[in-house]
Amino acid sequence: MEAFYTIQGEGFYQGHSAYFIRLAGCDVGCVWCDVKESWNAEDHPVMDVDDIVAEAIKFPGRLAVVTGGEPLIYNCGPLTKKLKEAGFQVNIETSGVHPASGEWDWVCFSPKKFKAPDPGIFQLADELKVVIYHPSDFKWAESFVDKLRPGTRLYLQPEWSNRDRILPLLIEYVKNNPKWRICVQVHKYLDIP
Ligand SMILES: C[S@@+](CC[C@H](N)C(=O)[O-])C[C@H]1O[C@@H](n2cnc3c(N)ncnc32)[C@H](O)[C@@H]1O
Ligand SMILES: Nc1nc2[nH]cc(C(=O)O)c2c(=O)[nH]1
Ligand code: SF4
Ligand SMILES: [Mg+2]
Repeated sequence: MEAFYTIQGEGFYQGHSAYFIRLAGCDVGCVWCDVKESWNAEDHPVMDVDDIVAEAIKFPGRLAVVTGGEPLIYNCGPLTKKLKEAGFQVNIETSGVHPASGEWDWVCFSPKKFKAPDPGIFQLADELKVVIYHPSDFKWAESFVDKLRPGTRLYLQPEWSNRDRILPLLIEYVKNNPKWRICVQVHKYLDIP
């Protein structure tokens, strides 16, 4: 759908320069999704992996973040292979609803109430990032923790359009449950892509 060089605004690599590759198409349908224009793959051109990598290497950073849409609707093997050959660390943002493909250096797993994850993602995730939209989402977030590998980073992210309502709850929750960290989408505060 698009690719752009920016600052990773979320999760463990927040603040790090990164080349984002956004693959179009998603079958999860989150009501609060901030990139709904990505959902229909047919709205966007098919692109060649070599051309994507050729664009990426024009920028000085060597961290690539593959996102979407839901990137794992595709076989990501060829894309991750070429990115790694070009010297990139390759991270993914995924809902985990489809079995994983590709070779990833860092997996951000962001589960969704709208569609259950494929259990294979639990052993691949390096970070769990749960979007908090409703107070009941805290309990739902906790339900994933024991399924993950020890040491998986745990983030709670306020749903952006409700951040004024959610943030006070989130701050209290993390003060009382210190294994979690707050993650705000810093790129939106910075007004960058
Ligand atoms: C747009 S999604 C694309 C990748 C993948 N489909 C997924 O959901 O993880 C990228 C990240 O943005 C988060 N996100 C999407 N809409 C959001 C919103 N309105 N507020 C906060 N986070 C949001 C998702 O949970 C995910 O962690
Ligand atoms: N700057 C920036 N950081 C991000 N981290 C995850 C994003 C995504 O949409 O997957 C994203 C995004 O869209 N922009
Ligand atoms: S899974 Fe990701 S891209 Fe798909 S609707 Fe949900 S937030 Fe949007
Ligand atoms: Mg985004």
